[in-house]
Amino acid sequence: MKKVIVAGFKGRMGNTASHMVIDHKDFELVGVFDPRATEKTLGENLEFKGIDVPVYSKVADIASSTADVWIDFTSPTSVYENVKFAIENGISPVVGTTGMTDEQVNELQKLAKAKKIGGLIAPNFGISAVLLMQFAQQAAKYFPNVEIIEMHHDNKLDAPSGTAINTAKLIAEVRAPKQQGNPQEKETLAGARGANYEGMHIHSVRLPGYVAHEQVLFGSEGEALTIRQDSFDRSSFMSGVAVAVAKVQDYDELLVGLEHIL
Ligand SMILES: NC(=O)C1=CN([C@@H]2O[C@H](COP(=O)(O)OP(=O)(O)OC[C@H]3O[C@@H](n4cnc5c(N)ncnc54)[C@H](OP(=O)(O)O)[C@@H]3O)[C@@H](O)[C@H]2O)C=CC1
Ligand SMILES: O=C(O)C1=N[C@H](C(=O)O)C[C@H](O)C1
Repeated sequence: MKKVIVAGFKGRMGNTASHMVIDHKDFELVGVFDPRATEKTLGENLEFKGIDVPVYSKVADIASSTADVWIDFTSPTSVYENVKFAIENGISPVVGTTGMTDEQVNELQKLAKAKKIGGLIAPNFGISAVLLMQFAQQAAKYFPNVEIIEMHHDNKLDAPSGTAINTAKLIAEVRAPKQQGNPQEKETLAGARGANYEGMHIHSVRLPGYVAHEQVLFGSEGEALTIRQDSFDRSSFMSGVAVAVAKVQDYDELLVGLEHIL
């Protein structure tokens, strides 16, 4: 049995992940954490009736022996400290939270290596998104002109999405930096061309009703290719999270990308 703690359990993803852990035959939910929690046990919430695991509202109250795995779906401003805490306390992090800087990820990787703790940061736990990123990387070898459009619900804090940034990074591995569009182009309204990652433009859409969606558009002489993925429901991320929880302790480093453990 993997003993699991869920950070951010009051949020959209943390709630879904808590249910997944409770329902999984090989996992045991041993605690949940969220700074705005006021209850003592999870079972005080009607939807978790009978699940009397402790609720933590301060990270310092979580003992190092509590859990094997720390699932983190929190916020861009808290994820670094949370994951650092988990690694320092011998708990393997499975991190879905986006918005960390490259420097923060590097530091956590160093720490995990020093402590020989296995962990995973996955910008996206959905298989459709993992495949989209791989297909896009493959296509970019032949179509170096590319723009990314990511579309999310309007409560999302970070832009561009972690998936869009990761897509751009994977494409940049196979594509020389390239300025796209007319060299003389001028934005008459600031931001019209979106963010710019090594010449690739990334556009972020935020709309109610959306969950998580991404399109990668390739254009060439007389032809175009569009790759698209849609996550219509947060349950779509859960099989990826479950694989990560099951396997993460087999490693002794902090990996980035679900594809590394599939
Ligand atoms: N990798 C993937 O496949 C996916 C990743 N995500 C990412 O997961 C993250 C969470 O998304 P979502 O669930 O929609 O966001 P929510 O805002 O719904 O949930 C985040 C929760 O974390 C809480 N929180 C804030 N600070 C801390 C902290 N220090 N410790 C523990 N909990 C904390 C928030 O509380 P409060 O509201 O009071 O701040 C909130 O309850 C985002 O970064 C999102 O991009 C989302 C979907 C899939
Ligand atoms: O905030 C979200 O919802 C999502 N965040 C992740 C991201 O930033 O890429 C993954 C997915 O797109 C959903």
